[in-house]
Amino acid sequence: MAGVVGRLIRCWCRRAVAGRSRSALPSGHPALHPGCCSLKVPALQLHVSKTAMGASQKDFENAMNQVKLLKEDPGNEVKLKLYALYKQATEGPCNTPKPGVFDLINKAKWEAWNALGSLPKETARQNYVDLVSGLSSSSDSSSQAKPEADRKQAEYETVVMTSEDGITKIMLNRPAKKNALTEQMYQEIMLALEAASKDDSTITVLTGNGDYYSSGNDLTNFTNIPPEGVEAKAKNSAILLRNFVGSFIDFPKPLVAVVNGPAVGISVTVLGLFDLVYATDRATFHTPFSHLGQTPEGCSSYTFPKIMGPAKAAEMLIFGKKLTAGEAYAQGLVTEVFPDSTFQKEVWTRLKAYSKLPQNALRISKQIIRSQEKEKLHAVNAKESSILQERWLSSECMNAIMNFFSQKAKL
Ligand SMILES: CCCCCCCCCCC/C=C/C(=O)SCCNC(=O)CCNC(=O)[C@H](O)C(C)(C)COP(=O)(O)OP(=O)(O)OC[C@H]1O[C@@H](n2cnc3c(N)ncnc32)[C@H](O)[C@@H]1OP(=O)(O)O
Repeated sequence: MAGVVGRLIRCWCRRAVAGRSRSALPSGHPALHPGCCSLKVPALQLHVSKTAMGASQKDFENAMNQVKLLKEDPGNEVKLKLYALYKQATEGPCNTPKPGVFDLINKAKWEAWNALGSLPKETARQNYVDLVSGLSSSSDSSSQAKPEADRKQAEYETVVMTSEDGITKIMLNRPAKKNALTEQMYQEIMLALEAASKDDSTITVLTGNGDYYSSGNDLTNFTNIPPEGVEAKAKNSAILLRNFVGSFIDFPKPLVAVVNGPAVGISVTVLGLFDLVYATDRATFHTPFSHLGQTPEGCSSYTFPKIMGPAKAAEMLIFGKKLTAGEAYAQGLVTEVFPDSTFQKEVWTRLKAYSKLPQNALRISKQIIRSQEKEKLHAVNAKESSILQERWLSSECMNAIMNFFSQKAKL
């Protein structure tokens, strides 16, 4: 732990240090989906179709609709190819600047498209149509093979994603570290949310493994400073934060937090973007931003005053008051509190009943409620992220982080 403190001191006192940059994600990172990524972008070897004159626009549009009807997840590489071919067919060769190193999702999208080089639009269109027709025929033949309950979800390293009974569950899976959120975990939660938004489940649940829901941002995130220096780190982290919170703002299905224990920081603030928050009576809700030299995020600077009134919001977000589950319920942040002994049983019985409700009615009802403020929420998210980008460079923030690790070092 002392090494961490040393690294922090070196990094933040000199403000630009060639730190040991941890590869953000291991190679072979799982779970691609139309918009997402792995660090290893597969070589997109495409044949030039026999009828290189290209499919008609009608065929192309039909193929696009066909993709939405696929019963089987075609797998990561195929979805990335579909994304790249679609862009090439509609916009031609890649014409946008390469995203930053931490913006993994947009970087993989960019690389897949860029890999197509100057492939003509007509050829890209034909390849898209060919690819989809191949998928459709194989999907029809194999989809009966897997009953829904057995369908495995994508493999992640820091979260466990399962789907059955109409519910997709995303479980934070770093119990030894109180489910503290590493940069990889932020990315994997975004990937999982994207996959959940497109699967055939009705409801999506976020919960924690172990005795904590989540202890918020993993403070070691402050230690792996890339060669580009601390300002670049803060800039990329602000992008990561904005994308992460944006995934919750835009999530289209009913989103439920099953708060299985204490929750800290960002795991508390994004609760204002959930549709239901069920908590065990063991849970606590703590947002120690000022103690950490930081400021509110997760749109809480807007949602919390709306939910609980400005005074109670200030007590939490400015002064860091930790709430019990009962207090969080009384202040409107939590929908219902359950005795810990019956929490899981009661909550899952309830959610299974909800998941039998008409899927589209649930989704459209959520949309009506949330769409009225979506633009405002994205603006708040952008503001909070840019303010935090500055705060992370402040001595107040660095001293607070060093104190955390120094205390650990003493143990
Ligand atoms: C340049 C910036 C980079 C940021 C990149 C991401 C961008 C998004 C940022 C979003 C902004 C979010 C802000 C927040 O979430 S602020 C809140 C941050 N969280 C905390 O401050 C909590 C810190 N942890 C604690 O106070 C205690 O651990 C806790 C009260 C949670 C539990 O205490 P307890 O004594 O019960 O257990 P331990 O402390 O022994 O914990 C067990 C081990 O887990 C490690 N741990 C726990 N929480 C964290 C954490 N948040 N970060 C890192 N490590 C954590 C703890 O150190 C123990 O590890 P060891 O067993 O190895 O000692």
